[in-house]
Amino acid sequence: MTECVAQIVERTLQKRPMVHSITNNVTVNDCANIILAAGGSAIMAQDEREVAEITSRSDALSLNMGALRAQEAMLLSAHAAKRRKRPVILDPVAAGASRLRGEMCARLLEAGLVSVVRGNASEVWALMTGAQHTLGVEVNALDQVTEQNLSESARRVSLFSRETGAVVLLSGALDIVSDGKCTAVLRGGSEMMRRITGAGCMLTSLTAAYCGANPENLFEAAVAASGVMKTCGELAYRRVCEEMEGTASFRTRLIDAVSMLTGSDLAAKLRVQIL
Ligand SMILES: Nc1ncnc2c1ncn2[C@@H]1O[C@H](COP(=O)(O)OP(=O)(O)OP(=O)(O)O)[C@@H](O)[C@H]1O
Ligand SMILES: Cc1ncsc1CCO
Ligand SMILES: [Mg+2]
Repeated sequence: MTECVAQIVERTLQKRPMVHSITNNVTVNDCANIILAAGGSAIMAQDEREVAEITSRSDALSLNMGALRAQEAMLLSAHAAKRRKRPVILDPVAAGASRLRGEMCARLLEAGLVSVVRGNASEVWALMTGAQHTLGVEVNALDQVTEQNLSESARRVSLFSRETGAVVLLSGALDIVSDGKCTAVLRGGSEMMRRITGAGCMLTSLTAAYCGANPENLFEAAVAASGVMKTCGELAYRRVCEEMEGTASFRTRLIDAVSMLTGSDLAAKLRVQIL
């Protein structure tokens, strides 16, 4: 797995995948920058008159529900991606916070338009049960994956993957990645990742870049994205501690770390457990 993940990172730097994102206006710039840091190219477009064309020329599509608008554009793009066999990555931001968000995610999932779901625990559990788990974009503490509930959480993530046919990347203090057959757990990262907005959106964008360059290996690409973000979170945290800096610098250092990381750096640092 470690060797494969290192190759995914290197292949992304070589192939420069184009990622089309229809995303929120809060973290859009960080999403574009992390895609570039990983070696990809970014294009954000959401007018219905151009999205299908743009998706058709892209290597991956990222759909983020953060400040949900442009639903027709999302559907047009998702269908265009499916026709071209391009991966579609869904970030179900605050899926349990409103009916509109939950229904839009369900519509994409039920139509088989989603290749990878990347969300926090409250978002993934909300998609699975339809229940309202969180009012905002942040995880509800009661939903979080811990060492104590890890095996039950992993079982649920695997079940959700089989139900939807999508790879699922549930992030938090522990990340779980499953394709329904194989399930991986990644530890590490930094608590500071929760003190900036957009670490999750950036992880979704990174997943899209790695999937775009490695469409045959979506599970491994999602593990790569999780591993890179955990590793770079640690590197960025070390930098801000050394320099006595705060959260705004951490956000910059996180993108810096992704831009400097090679496949072999990742292979040396990656901590992944296959369940
Ligand atoms: N307590 C923690 N310790 C270490 N890493 C964490 C912790 N919480 C989150 N992370 C990491 O932060 C990144 C974002 O995950 P998170 O689950 O917080 O996304 P999110 O809730 O969708 O965030 P947002 O919507 O603000 O962008 C992931 O790489 C995850 O591994
Ligand atoms: C704060 C916020 N609101 C909608 S999207 C977003 C960014 C984190 O998901
Ligand atoms: Mg989020």
